[in-house]
Amino acid sequence: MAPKELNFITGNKNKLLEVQAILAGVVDLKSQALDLVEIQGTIEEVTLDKCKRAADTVRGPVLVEDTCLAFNAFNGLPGPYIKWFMLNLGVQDLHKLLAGFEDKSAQAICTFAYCEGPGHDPIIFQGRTDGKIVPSRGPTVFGWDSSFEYEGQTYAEMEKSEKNKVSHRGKALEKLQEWLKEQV
Ligand SMILES: O=c1nc[nH]c2c1ncn2[C@H]1C[C@H](O)[C@@H](COP(=O)(O)OP(=O)(O)OP(=O)(O)O)O1
Ligand SMILES: [Mg+2]
Repeated sequence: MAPKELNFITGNKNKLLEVQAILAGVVDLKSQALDLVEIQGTIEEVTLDKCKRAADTVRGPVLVEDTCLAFNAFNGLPGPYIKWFMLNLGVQDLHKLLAGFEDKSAQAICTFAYCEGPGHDPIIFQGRTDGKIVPSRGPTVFGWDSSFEYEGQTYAEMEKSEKNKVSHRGKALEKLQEWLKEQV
């Protein structure tokens, strides 16, 4: 059975705005702001654990998402730890991490997990977008948007709707929507 509504658990306003825009008219979206503990591990381990914690906390069905920024020169790091780099380094200096490397390529990775409630196994929907890390260009409203260039434009320089069409989050939510259609 397709869930009638999704309860997206996130502490990040900007994520919520994008998810609301992408899923508008597709499914009813509720949201609760919780700052969940995030473990160390692979992208999937971090997201599955986050989903289980969220389901235990709200005692019901939940959707969560974890976003990674993976530098190819770093074999995928910072990956799920990008949040801590953003908090302590900031977007203006992010590109300097790659100063000693020719390869500036990176992947933005968005991993959603949906779980029916405590004790249920979460399902994962992942989207990836290839880009490159550049000195910040455009509004610095959302995380590392101004430092991630996709086909000549940083995410921050794009219209919101344009970003959502090509973004890691947009692609992951396409998979979620396909799954919802199959759950009749
Ligand atoms: O599309 C994006 N464009 C630019 N920056 C982004 C994007 N999506 C997440 N971000 C930032 C937020 C945080 O610094 C890190 C991910 O960490 P992440 O744990 O997934 O997010 P969070 O803790 O802010 O919210 P949540 O409560 O859903 O875990 O990358
Ligand atoms: Mg987080």
